[in-house]
Parts: sequence; C-alpha cells; structure tokens
Amino acid sequence: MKKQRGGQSGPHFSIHQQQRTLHTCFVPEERSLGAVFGLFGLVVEIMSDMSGIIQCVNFAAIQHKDQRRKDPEKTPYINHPIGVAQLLIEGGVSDADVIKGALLHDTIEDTNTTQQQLIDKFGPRVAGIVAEVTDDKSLSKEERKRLQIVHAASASHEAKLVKLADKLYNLRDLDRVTPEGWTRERVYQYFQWAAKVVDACSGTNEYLEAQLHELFNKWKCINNDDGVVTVQ
Ligand SMILES: Nc1nc2c(ncn2[C@@H]2O[C@H](COP(=O)(O)OP(=O)(O)O)[C@@H](OP(=O)(O)OP(=O)(O)O)[C@H]2O)c(=O)[nH]1
Repeated sequence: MKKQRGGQSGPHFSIHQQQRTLHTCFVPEERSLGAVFGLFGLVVEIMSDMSGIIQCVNFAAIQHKDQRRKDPEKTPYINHPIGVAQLLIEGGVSDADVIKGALLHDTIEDTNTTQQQLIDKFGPRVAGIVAEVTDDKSLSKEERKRLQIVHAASASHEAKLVKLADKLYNLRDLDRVTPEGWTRERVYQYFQWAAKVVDACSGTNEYLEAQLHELFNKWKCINNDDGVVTVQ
C-alpha cells in the first residue's frame, strides 16, 4: 500500500473519514456500513506492519516487566501503553509508527531504554515520537509538568496524538479508581493540569478530544478564555 505524507496511507478511506466513522464500530447501535469499511481500511493498514507492532509490544513488555500501575490492584504497567495504543486505534489512527510510538512511549522515561536503542530497533521516526513525549526526569516535577504544557503546543501531530491518548487513559484510570496514596485534591490537580495539556493539543483528533472533554465536563474542569482551568 502506497505511503502518503506523514506516514498515513489508505487509498479508499481518508484519515478524516476514518476518524469520523471508525469509533462508531465500537458502539453497536451506531455501527454503519461506512464505519465497518473504515475499520477494514484501518485493519489493512495496521496489518501491513503487524510484525513491527508485535516487536514493539514485546520490547515494551520486557522493559516494563517489573513495573506496576499505582492503582490498588497494582495492574501490570504494560497494560497502560497497550491501552494507549488501543485508544489511538479507536480514534481512527492508522499510522503504524504512531501506534508503535504509543506502545513504547514510556520506555525512555520509565526504564533504562535509550533513544539510540529505539532508533536502532524501530527507526528514527518511531524513536522521535517517543522522545517528544518523554519528560526529562532530571528536572523537578513542577518544571516537568510546566514543560509538558509548553511543549505540547509545538509538538508534532504524531506526538500530540500519543499525548492525547496517554492523557485519556490516565484520566479514565483516575475516574475509575484513586491511585494509592492520592488525595481527592491531587486527583483534581491532575485533571486541571491535564486539561491544559489537552488544550495545547486541540485540533488533533476529534474522537480523542471529545472523549477527554466528556471527562473534563464530568469533573467540571472549565477551561476559561484566559487559559486558566478552574474546578467547580
Ligand atoms: N492515573 C493513573 N496514573 C498512573 C497510575 N499508575 C501510574 N501512573 C502514572 O502516574 C503519572 C501521574 O502521576 P503524577 O504524580 O502526576 O506524576 P509522577 O508519577 O511523574 O510524579 C502518570 O505518568 P506520567 O508519565 O508522568 O504521565 P503524565 O504525568 O505525563 O500524564 C501515569 O502514567 C494509575 O494507576 N493511575
């Protein structure tokens, strides 16, 4: 299948068409022929690099093997990158390098993986997406959080997609259960900060942003005209 600009491909269904209709495949009452064809186009696209994607899942699983999420069930950490990749598929993303970037997105930040290793194994484009969504752990937490907002605005489209799916996954997790040791205030603060990062990525993916705004509405995070997020 011929590659288009930005790594997107699919001669029969535009990425816009896929994004608009694809998520309806996951909602039985809204399922339509167009959505099913859209899903087919996406599956063909992703399948064309299935072995590369499996290699990423395998590498991420090995690198995160001893890590757990912060929820009381101590879910295996690998569930997170796989879930972020799944959200991108739901959002109609058919660019295999973005899916790979999602699967690997925490390997540099949270394991001993280096960017050079990712370049050697998965190529410079995938490694570049991961590098863009990696925080500099040598900085203070406050500075890292501030820089995420600043960097999100000028990030590439591919990195913004991973960022949006990452935030959606984490916010859904927070909505589901409070991590061990977190107060309700800390959860609200995370929502407030995440709303600013998401705002900086606006206009990237209709589906992911709609899902995020649904959560912000539920948690009553209002992004004012002056960019200040308030919680009601
Ligand atoms: N909601 C949730 N988050 C969990 C859980 N387990 C681990 N995390 C991770 O915790 C981080 C958010 O916690 P914070 O206290 O704000 O940040 P910190 O761990 O970096 O100090 C997120 O990582 P991050 O890479 O720093 O993401 P982000 O801060 O860039 O969103 C998230 O992936 C969990 O069970 N629920």
